[in-house]
Amino acid sequence: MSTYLVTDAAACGDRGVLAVVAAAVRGGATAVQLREKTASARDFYELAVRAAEVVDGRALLLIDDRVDVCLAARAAGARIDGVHVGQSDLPVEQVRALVGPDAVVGLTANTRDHLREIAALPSGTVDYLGVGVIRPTATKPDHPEPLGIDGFGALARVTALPCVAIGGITVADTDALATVGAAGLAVVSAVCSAPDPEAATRDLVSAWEAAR
Ligand SMILES: Cc1ncc(COP(=O)(O)OP(=O)(O)O)c(N)n1
Ligand SMILES: Cc1nc(C(=O)O)sc1CCOP(=O)(O)O
Ligand SMILES: [Mg+2]
Repeated sequence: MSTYLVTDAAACGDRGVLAVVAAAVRGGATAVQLREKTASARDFYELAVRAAEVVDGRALLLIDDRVDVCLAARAAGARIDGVHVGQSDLPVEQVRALVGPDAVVGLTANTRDHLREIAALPSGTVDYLGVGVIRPTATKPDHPEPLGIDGFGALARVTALPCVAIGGITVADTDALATVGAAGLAVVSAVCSAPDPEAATRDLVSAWEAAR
């Protein structure tokens, strides 16, 4: 989870999502989440199958929101490691029941109430939390109130689950987020909008390794 790419087709531009995923994995990304908010089920499924070929087990490969896409791609033999869901997506206990005990399940949490609810779930329901936004970001126009680095740290301290920071993060945030307990950094623009996504990922990986 330490260097976690979340894709955005618009930010990837003409290069396409798969080229950016390939570059990020070459650069050392440890996790990739395919996030497609407007794709049809069929297009998302086909992207997932092709991304699994590109990633080829070198990073975790997760699907945002769409448990059906995750299950369908897995049923076709694609190596999809799991799903990331938010507070308005399917209930995470049902998600766990659908994907099975071996899949990775991530959940968004950004308030103490979320953490209280998560603490009450059966053990093994959730593998990690996505916690943000750290600062405002145009990538997610409906983002919640920014937490800042200290707000992130305050939440990360009161849960036993690994917390991945997300939202407006750049490589310059690595030290501070590692210091307050981040298990990793999730980025969209810092990699998808970079002129060289492989180099941008490598910079994040190096900064993380230096910080921890
Ligand atoms: C790693 C990570 N953290 C948080 C999110 C946000 O998920 P969600 O709240 O479901 O919002 P959308 O991404 O679906 O708009 C995430 N995708 N990944
Ligand atoms: C997909 C997503 N989820 C967020 C959350 O806080 O839950 S912020 C976000 C987008 C992050 O994009 P960027 O790295 O370009 O700021
Ligand atoms: Mg979601």
